[in-house]
Formats: sequence, structure tokens, C-alpha cells
Amino acid sequence: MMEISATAISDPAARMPGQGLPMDADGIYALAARSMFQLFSSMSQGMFLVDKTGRIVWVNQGYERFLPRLGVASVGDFLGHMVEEVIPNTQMRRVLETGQPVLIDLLTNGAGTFVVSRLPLQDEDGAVLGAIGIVLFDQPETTLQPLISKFALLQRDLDEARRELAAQRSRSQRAATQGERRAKYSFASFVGSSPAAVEVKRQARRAAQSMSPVLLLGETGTGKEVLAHAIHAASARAAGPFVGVNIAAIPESLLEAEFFGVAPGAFTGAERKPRDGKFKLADGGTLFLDEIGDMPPSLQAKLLRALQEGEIEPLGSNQIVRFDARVVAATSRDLAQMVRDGQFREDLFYRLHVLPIRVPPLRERRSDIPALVEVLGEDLALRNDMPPPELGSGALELLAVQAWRGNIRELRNVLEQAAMRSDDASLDAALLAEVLRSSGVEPLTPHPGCGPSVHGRGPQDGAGLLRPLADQVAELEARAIRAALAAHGGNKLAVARALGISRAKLYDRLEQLNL
Ligand SMILES: Nc1ncnc2c1ncn2[C@@H]1O[C@H](COP(=O)(O)OP(=O)(O)OP(=O)(O)O)[C@@H](O)[C@H]1O
Repeated sequence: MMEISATAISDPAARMPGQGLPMDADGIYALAARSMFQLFSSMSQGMFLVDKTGRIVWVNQGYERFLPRLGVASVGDFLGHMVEEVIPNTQMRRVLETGQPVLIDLLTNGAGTFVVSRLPLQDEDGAVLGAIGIVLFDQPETTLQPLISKFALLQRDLDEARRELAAQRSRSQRAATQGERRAKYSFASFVGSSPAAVEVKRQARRAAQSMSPVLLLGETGTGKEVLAHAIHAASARAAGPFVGVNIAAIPESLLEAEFFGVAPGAFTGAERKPRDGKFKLADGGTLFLDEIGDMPPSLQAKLLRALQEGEIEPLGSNQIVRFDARVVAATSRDLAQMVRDGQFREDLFYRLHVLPIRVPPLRERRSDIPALVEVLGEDLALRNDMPPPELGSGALELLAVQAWRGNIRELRNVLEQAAMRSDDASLDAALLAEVLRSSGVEPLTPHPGCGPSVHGRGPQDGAGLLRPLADQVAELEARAIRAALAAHGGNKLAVARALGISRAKLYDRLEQLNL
């Protein structure tokens, strides 16, 4: 109020007669407030108001179109409800409790993903009387694409600068290895704003707050390692080391020493010098066990003991060494099936399966492909000192319908090969199809009659439908279960009812999906 009156007095235009502006500060304030409210109401996708108890008391016309997606039949059914009852995952209550606005946030629920703003309504003494919720953008993955891509690029540059700084610092401290033991990625490096990507980042962010083991499950190249780094970087152990071990890449005979270390004087000969194992190196930080499904049975029992007791015994020593490392494991194999087949210890499985996170394959988040192409293309350009590749809509549509068994790693490889073969920056669909073919993949072609699947909204393209029916049915089922879980805030009974299946069947599916 005071600021407005100061502006009014110092602004000569406000004093000019015949402008229609009120001359007093209260009048100007009322006009500004009313105009801004009307502007937001007409420019935003929708608005509603809650009173201080969280009860919905007003909704504008724009918001009405979201009601069916929220499972509400009419405005009459919406008004009078507590906000959480009708808008799953809403954070309006926090605004009422703290009086702090949330100027911009992403909200995902059964109705979709939205960019939202939440503002408290306060009286002159600052007491919260209610709050206003504004849907700024619907379908942010398409409307905010350029912004998201730019942000990801900036974040990547920042990550690189941080890495460089960390390496310099550690060189000057004669601890060159420490630089390698920092998180290389943050959550912002995990490009994607599709509902599936937003959900996996949400789960991983939550896991970062906990001390329990995390198990990242997903196909090769889906970004499990990126997420493992991001979890460490967002955890209370971020200042500690991040130590990764790729179990599949280390010969079985060396794994034990790699994990547990070698005691001084344990062996003679140059091959087995005394050294710390990865558990010890990760002390105070995070130990990332990549490809845990490849852990040989002989070492599974030792690993279990280390995880349970927090102690290891270096090779050739009878001394117990304590360590304090948080474990994040990852695998692209079906660990539960390996347990059933007797290839993976059940007790170790349950020890690791505390916070399982399923990392979705690229074909479940096709709408992220344009942003990924942008970021991977910029990266290629930087590394090879060339202009970033440019892809038209035909090329993007072709990429959107592929099966992507190798996921983002495969996408990067196809872009790189195409860029190397092209005389200029533009990569067309024909060239991309040729590259796919030369990698031994028969490219699927977009069906002209189908909606643009890169936008993640339209039906599956025709070529995408020419796949084993069982795969397609399983994907559809997984999507429906995830959507129902989000819409019902994880309430299993409500989910089973909404999907018309028994609870036993739902639990069975949840286990298969690692949800
Ligand atoms: N969401 C993402 N945004 C940007 N780049 C990504 C994303 N996910 C993965 N990548 C990139 O794709 C490549 C493969 O990712 P990553 O190594 O994390 O996959 P992974 O699931 O651990 O694979 P594997 O199981 O084969 O080890 C990396 O170059 C990584 O930087």
C-alpha cells in the first residue's frame, strides 16, 4: 500500500487530469489489484480460491475444463470441498500454513502436469484469509519446451564448470582422485518434463532425503547412473565422495579386492598392493553399485554382510574396518526373476529393494525426445566443434516412433552418426533411417494418419503398433496403473476400484512394475 502511494506521488502522469486514473493511493491500489486479478483470470488456464480452512470457495470459468479430468462432474460438486479432496498432490495447504507464495511449481496428478502458481490472500496485518491457485500452463512439456531445453543446457554448462572447478581444487590439494568422486550430475541434468520423467525425478528426490538403500531398475541407457549421481548430489552426503563400481566390468577374481580392499602385506607381488576398497573410499558418501544383477553368487553373501553390519574385512586381513556409505544400486536385469531362478540371493534382494525406483524407457516418454535431441545435439556440437544438428518435424517424428532398446544412449549414438555423415547441420528423416538401418535396426516409420507422438498426446503411431501385442498391453496397463495411483494419491483400494480389478491383481501388477 505504502509503495503504491509513493509511486503515485512521484509519477507526474498520475496527476495529469483527464487520464481516468484515480488520484488517491487507495483508488490506484484497488484499480491495480482488480486489473491484475482480471488479467490473470483471463490469461491463465484457470483459477480458484480457497478460504483459510482450505475449502474451495470460488472457481473461474477457465478452470471448469479441468473438472472432468479431476473426476468432478460440475462446479457445484467442486465448490465446498477441501482442496486435497478434489485436487490430488496440491500444495495449497502449505501456502495457507506458511503464508508464503509458491510463484512457480509443477503439479502432476490424474488431470496431467501443469505449471502452477499459488498465492496467499492476506489482510492488512498479514493474516492469511485464504489462497488463490492459478494454472499458468497446461501441457508444459510442449508449451515450455524451449525454456526447458535452454535450462537443461545452462544446467549442463554449470555442471561442467563445477566439475572443472572441483578438479582444479582437488589438484591443488594433491587429491586428484577426490575430483572424480564428486557427483557429476544433478536432477536438472536429467532432461525430461513428460509425466513419466517428472514422476521418476520426484521419487528420486524423495529417496535423496532418506538414508535407506535405493535400487534403480530400468533398461540400459535410461539414465540410472545420472539419477544415482543426482540422488547423491541432493542428499545430506553431497559433500562426501560418490564412488561408483560397475560390477559387470570387473573380472570376478578382482571384485572382492575392489570392494573390500587389500591389507598391507597380504600378498607378495606387484599385482596386489595394499589399497582401500570401494566401501572404504565411499566412507561418508555414496557407493553406487552399477549392474548389481551381475554380482557373482560367491560375493553376494559378503556384500550382504557388509550392508547389514556396516563393516568389511579387507583381503588378507583379520581386522574389521567400519564404513559409513549409503548404497545406491542399479540394474537392467529382472532381479525379482533372478531371485525366483535362484541366481540372486533373496535376503540381499530385500536388503537392496528398500526404495525401488523404476526408470522409464524412452518409449514411455516420447514427448521428451525433442528436448533430449536439443541437449544431446548441443553436447555433440561442443565436443566436436561443429554446429548443433537441426532436425525438422519429419526427423523428430521418425525418432519418436522408434523402439529405442538402447534408450538415450542409442538416441545419442544415432544423432552422432547422422551428424558425422551429413554435409551440413540439418539431419532429415531419410538420413536418420539410414543410420538406424546401418546399426542393424529396421526403422519404424510414422503413420501419416496418426497424431504427433512427439507431443505425447496423440494415439500410438501405426508403426508403433506393429509390435508384440503383449508388450503394448503391458505398457498400457502400466500407464493406467500409474495414472490411477497419481489420481488417488496412492490409495490402493481406490485404484483397484477405479480400474475395476481386484486388490490382489493390483498388488501383483505393482510388484511386477516395482511400484
Ligand atoms: N534424462 C537424461 N537427460 C540427458 N541425458 C541423459 C538422460 N538419461 C541418460 N542420459 C545420457 O544417456 C547416457 C546413458 O545414461 P546412463 O549411463 O545414466 O544410463 P544407465 O541407465 O545407467 O545405463 P546402463 O544400465 O547401461 O549403465 C549417458 O550419456 C547420459 O548422460
